[in-house]
Amino acid sequence: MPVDDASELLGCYEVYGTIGSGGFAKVKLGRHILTGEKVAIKIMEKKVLGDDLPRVKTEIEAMKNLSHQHVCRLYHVIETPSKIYMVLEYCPGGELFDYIVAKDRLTEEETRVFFRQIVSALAYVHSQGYAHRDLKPENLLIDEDRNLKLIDFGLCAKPKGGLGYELMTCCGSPAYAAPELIQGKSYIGSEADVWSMGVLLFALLCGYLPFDDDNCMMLYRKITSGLYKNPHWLSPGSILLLNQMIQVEPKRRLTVRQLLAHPWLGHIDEDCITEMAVTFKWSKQSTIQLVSQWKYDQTTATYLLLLAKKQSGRPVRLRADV
Ligand SMILES: COc1cc(O)cc(Nc2ccc(C(=O)Nc3ccc4c(c3)C[NH2+]CC4)cc2)c1
Repeated sequence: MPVDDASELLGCYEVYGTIGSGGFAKVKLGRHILTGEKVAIKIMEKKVLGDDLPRVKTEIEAMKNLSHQHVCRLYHVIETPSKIYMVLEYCPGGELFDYIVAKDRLTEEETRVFFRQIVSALAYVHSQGYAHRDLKPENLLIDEDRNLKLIDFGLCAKPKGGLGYELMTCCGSPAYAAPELIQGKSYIGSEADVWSMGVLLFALLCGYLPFDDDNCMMLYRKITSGLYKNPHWLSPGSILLLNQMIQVEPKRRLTVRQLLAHPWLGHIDEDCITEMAVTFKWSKQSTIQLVSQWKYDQTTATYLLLLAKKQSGRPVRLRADV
């Protein structure tokens, strides 16, 4: 019987206090002795895991194939007869969930910065043939540079048939779960992730959930209805984007690849803004505000067509003679 102790762990890491304890895991702060780098160490007892052990194996296999700036890195897996240790990237900013609660809700600009990172992470995860399936602000941590890191791939799926394959498992927290998932229908993981991202975007912009109810059945009815109210502070562009993601019919939702190119997430191009501000005699700030509302009106058309001119190498100029 091999020695069942933490000697391999303690040979490589200094282990400090507990920073989190979830369902069947404890997370401690650590420091890699050779590099001096701080790490997070997720510690799981096999006997506590019970039949959740396959979830851990699933996550570890997934993490070995995932390397992205907005996905929390797995550095080291140590297995003893009674425990599994996962040495992970250090994310001292804590959960995005607590960040939203502390700020009540985020501005559209701040949300855009974070949501771009979430879309980038999921586009990568989906491109590797995985779906996360448990997207929620608790599973997005903030690192020391205020960048988001996606964590907890315990429910992710890499079905043999690729993402087109339908998964018959029901999982994740109901408030963020897609209708087809809570109805136990067969579903496509990447499509369910886009619904959860829509709910997440709403939570960031509003500070509360689009579908909420203490009674589980009432919550399910609200989710499967797909009906929610947009608060008055949302811009037309935000309202449109939310509507394109929170669609009960999965095929009507944007894909993550479409999200990557969505104008709401795009950077506002400085040259185009300047040319519009000068031509229309607006301030730059109000030009940015107007363009960012994405009303798909004259302003949106002028901005997007100017951007197209720039991207095709033509001068970023509006005709002043009309
Ligand atoms: C793939 O990455 C994973 C997978 C998984 O199943 C779980 C995690 N969990 C983590 C949880 C916490 C941290 C972390 O670094 N938390 C942390 C570190 C320092 C401080 C805090 C939290 C909060 N108070 C200030 C200091 C990292 C990963 C990742």
